[in-house]
Amino acid sequence: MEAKLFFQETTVVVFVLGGPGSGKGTQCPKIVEHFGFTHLCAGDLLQAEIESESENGTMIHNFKKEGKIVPSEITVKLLQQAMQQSDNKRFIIDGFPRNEENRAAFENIVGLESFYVNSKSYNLLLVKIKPEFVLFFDCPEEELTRRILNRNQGRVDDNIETIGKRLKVYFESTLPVINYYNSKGKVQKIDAQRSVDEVFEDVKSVFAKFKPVARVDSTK
Ligand SMILES: Nc1ncnc2c1ncn2[C@@H]1O[C@H](COP(=O)(O)OP(=O)(O)OP(=O)(O)O)[C@@H](O)[C@H]1O
Ligand SMILES: Nc1ccn([C@@H]2O[C@H](COP(=O)(O)O)[C@@H](O)[C@H]2O)c(=O)n1
Ligand SMILES: [Mg+2]
Repeated sequence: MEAKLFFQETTVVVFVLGGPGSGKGTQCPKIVEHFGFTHLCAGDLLQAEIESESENGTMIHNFKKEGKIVPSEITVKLLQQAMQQSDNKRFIIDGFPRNEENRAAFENIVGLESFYVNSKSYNLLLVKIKPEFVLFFDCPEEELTRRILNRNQGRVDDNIETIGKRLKVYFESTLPVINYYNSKGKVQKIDAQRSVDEVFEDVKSVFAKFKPVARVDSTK
């Protein structure tokens, strides 16, 4: 019998976690530029819902102001829509999963993947998307607070009262998720208390297995 060649397109997902102010939003655009990933920031997708005055906008705004985690069904739906609308197959998902509920909800997404048999395309394969790894920006609490108070981007949650609440949620709900992935050998921990460039040097090593995208030098 003739051997069949299977080629399955795989979706690569990397979760980017770390305390509020650890530098996720600073490093992710660099990963996009160097390694061709699409950056999906859960907090930004939720913020867009607030600004578009969608039916959940007010509720999301109140959760954000209190540093609370929005129900997973809302966040996962936004992430799923953004992934489906993208032509890319490589995603860095920033600020997600923030708690066990987020994690379980995402890991239950079943996606349709195309695959090929003898050059014919089929869209029948049901897959659950598992993160390739978790990029974890490790940074002490005092530095997180200092950075957020200096951020100056007009965020409703960048004030000393909400920062305390966000840090509590981070230690109580997000760290256990990081520990869960660590127990599975999936965490790439980066010392985030260094300069932006030094941190990115370590990030580059972690992403080394993904081919860097060709970059055009605009100065030439
Ligand atoms: N390595 C660094 N050294 C000093 N300042 C930094 C570093 N990385 C980021 N910052 C600054 O710290 C602030 C917070 O960074 P950033 O917005 O990237 O954090 P974040 O992890 O996305 O936070 P959040 O979870 O609140 O969205 C910004 O003002 C940013 O310019
Ligand atoms: N998975 C998530 C991510 C974010 N939120 C809410 O948005 C706030 C801001 O998030 P950043 O990642 O930009 O810091 C966050 O404090 C939560 O209120 C969420 O609910 N779930
Ligand atoms: Mg951010």
